Amino acid sequence: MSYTLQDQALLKHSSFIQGQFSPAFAGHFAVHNPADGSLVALVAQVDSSQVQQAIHAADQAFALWRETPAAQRAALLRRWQALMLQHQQDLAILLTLEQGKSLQEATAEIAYGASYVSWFADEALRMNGAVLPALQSSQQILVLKEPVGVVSAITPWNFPNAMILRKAAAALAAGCSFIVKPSELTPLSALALAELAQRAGLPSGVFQVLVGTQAAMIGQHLTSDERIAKFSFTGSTAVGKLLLAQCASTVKKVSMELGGNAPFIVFDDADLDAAVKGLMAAKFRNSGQTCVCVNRVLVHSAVYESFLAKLVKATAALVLAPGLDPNCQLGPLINQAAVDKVHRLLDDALEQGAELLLGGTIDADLGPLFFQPTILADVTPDMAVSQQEIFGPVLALTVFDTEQEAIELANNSPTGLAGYFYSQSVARVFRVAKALQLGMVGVNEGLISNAAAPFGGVKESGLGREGSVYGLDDYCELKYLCLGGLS
Ligand SMILES: NC(=O)c1ccc[n+]([C@@H]2O[C@H](COP(=O)([O-])OP(=O)(O)OC[C@H]3O[C@@H](n4cnc5c(N)ncnc54)[C@H](O)[C@@H]3O)[C@@H](O)[C@H]2O)c1
Ligand SMILES: O=C[C@H](O)CS(=O)(=O)O
Repeated sequence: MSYTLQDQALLKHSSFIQGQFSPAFAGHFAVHNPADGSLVALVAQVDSSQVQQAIHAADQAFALWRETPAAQRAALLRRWQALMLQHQQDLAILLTLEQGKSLQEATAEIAYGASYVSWFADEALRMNGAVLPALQSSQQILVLKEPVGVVSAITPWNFPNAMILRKAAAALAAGCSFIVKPSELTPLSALALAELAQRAGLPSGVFQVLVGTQAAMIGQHLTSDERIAKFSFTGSTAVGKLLLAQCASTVKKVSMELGGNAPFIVFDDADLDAAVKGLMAAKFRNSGQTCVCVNRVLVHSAVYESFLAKLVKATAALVLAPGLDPNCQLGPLINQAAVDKVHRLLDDALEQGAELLLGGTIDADLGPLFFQPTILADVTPDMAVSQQEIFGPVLALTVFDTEQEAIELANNSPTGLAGYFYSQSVARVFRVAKALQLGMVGVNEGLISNAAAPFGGVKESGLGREGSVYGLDDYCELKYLCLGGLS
């Protein structure tokens, strides 16, 4: 499938530093299309001196950006958002080319990312402090809400637009300057956002993008430089723990959006058609490569056979195709390592007694990264497929008999990001929702991510929340003023 960008200037090939796209002399790295392995772009590697230049520029920019009136910050954010929607098709094509998801999902991601910019443009106008009653008549308490400072961020490949904007929008709205290192697998979406930021008139140094394969080198700067006040990470729990430790030396404020292991519980009083519809959405979005994708499907024994029949029929109907194919519902996985991981998890489960009901390997006619939609039955909690994030189009089914058993199975994970359950009993809805150790719970709903909701997890799924009325606070500090001598 071919493509043509309407605005070729959105395809950038080097880091965006201090208002300029700056190729260093540190070589290049390749961006490949997961659908066919073809070369999409060669991108200049950022070097250490450029990272330092970006941090200096962000530090300088913060001093001015923090004093920019909130209404002006909001207006610039809205101009940026408008350009994203004006160029939505080109941004979606670039995203599909480097990440592989269907053009329909990529187009939706552009709108999703832009919705955070719109949301936080509004929140900028409500960055309110407080006047509080003092305990002494001679005093008055004032609380100022101030931007935390220079923010650095590192983001993943699975949502190369929205995971950046979910952070940058809040940071810029609060008056912070922002430096991001996107995944080396998907730099083009971030660089296109930088181009549009420049066109929107965001001042030099307020939004910067560092691209390169030397993630550890870049990350060391972004987690340990004392000019950076806050570090915000989205990615795997393993890398998150490493970077969290690196932030300790300068006691940075941190946000961590990490891995998940989402349970999906079908109770005996569930609407089975709704449950199948919700599971298809919560499992197969981005070919299963989202942090909130269902990892463990727990089905009550009384409804298992009828639910399974509906689920097999719906799963078998999914169209596996390259992302630019208009019929695509499932695209390729990001790379061979992702395919190998899914194979390892399947092999382990089958060796331990699981039953393969559908799929189970790649569609060689399409290419080595096209993993078939797969259903495993008779999965147990001690199989690796129950314990690790699958990050692929595999449904792992386990049967349960009681509500308490379902809750214990669902909570049997060191992570706690998202989970889902279907029941038509109000009493059960509140019992189970309160018992689940998760940051986000879909109740009779499979699609729960939006800018109005506080996105984040508990346990080893992270720290802090992104989006919603709570999201700005992660980029602010409270300053307490005590006014004395007033009596
Ligand atoms: N909770 C959320 O909101 C959320 C959202 C999307 C993805 N994720 C998680 O992200 C993971 C998939 O994304 P991924 O494969 O890109 O994750 P990853 O942790 O491998 O990489 C994430 C980012 O960290 C960088 N990185 C890796 N090692 C580093 C190091 N030593 N120093 C500095 N940076 C380093 C990578 O270059 C990339 O930019 C999954 O676990 C998924 O659950 C979570
Ligand atoms: O991969 C995790 C992202 O947060 C996906 S989404 O926010 O649910 O779209």
